[in-house]
Amino acid sequence: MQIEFKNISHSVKSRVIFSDINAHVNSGECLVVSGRSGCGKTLFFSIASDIIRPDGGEVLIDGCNVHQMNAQKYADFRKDLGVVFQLSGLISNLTLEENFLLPLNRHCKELDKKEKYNRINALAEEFALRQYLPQRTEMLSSGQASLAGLARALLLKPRAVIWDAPMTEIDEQWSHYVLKLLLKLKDQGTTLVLCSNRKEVISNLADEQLELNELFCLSEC
Ligand SMILES: Nc1ncnc2c1ncn2[C@@H]1O[C@H](COP(=O)(O)OP(=O)(O)OP(=O)(O)O)[C@@H](O)[C@H]1O
Repeated sequence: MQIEFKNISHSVKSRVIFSDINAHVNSGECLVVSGRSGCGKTLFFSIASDIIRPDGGEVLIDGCNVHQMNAQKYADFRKDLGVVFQLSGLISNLTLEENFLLPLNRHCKELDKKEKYNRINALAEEFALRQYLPQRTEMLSSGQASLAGLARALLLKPRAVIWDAPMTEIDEQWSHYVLKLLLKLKDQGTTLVLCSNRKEVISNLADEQLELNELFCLSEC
């Protein structure tokens, strides 16, 4: 999936956070969005994953403006996009299994029950979460919740993964594993957009980098 951010501008409560931002990332490449705390990385993540719409500019997916897609194309885009939130975004009063079933039931109606559970069990196994499947996700540690957030995004075999603050809550061993996994996903043609200042993320994964610091300073100073 090719993702292009064209002349993105956005303000929060009359304060300009972004003005005329341009960036793009191709299939199998990684865009790392970095910058000081409060400069707008999460806001950029929200725009990239179409959780909020920018005041100005366009997000183009394979050349097509997200906001001009017809219903079917938009549904395909949502299915192709794995979104991983900084604080996991799991629904705490559902079990982990129920959390994993939600995107599968919504986007993969063609899969039968057995195939859905095969995917769930394989990813739960991969991230050492299998024993937690029947438990409510409030039982997970923050590191486990982060891994579960990643697993949930990967369930749909997305063509692109957008992750806000990857590895923040994950221990060193798992970070190493996840880094290798992200490299493998890139090799398989998955597009990555990672909002992160972490050196190991930038040095190992970034093909394109967007530094938001200066823009923040321009609007603030
Ligand atoms: N809903 C909101 N209401 C008011 N201000 C907001 C809102 N969302 C974001 N902001 C402001 O927009 C700016 C960018 O916030 P954002 O969370 O994107 O920063 P960040 O770079 O992700 O920070 P961090 O690295 O600390 O997570 C901040 O100054 C924040 O106060």
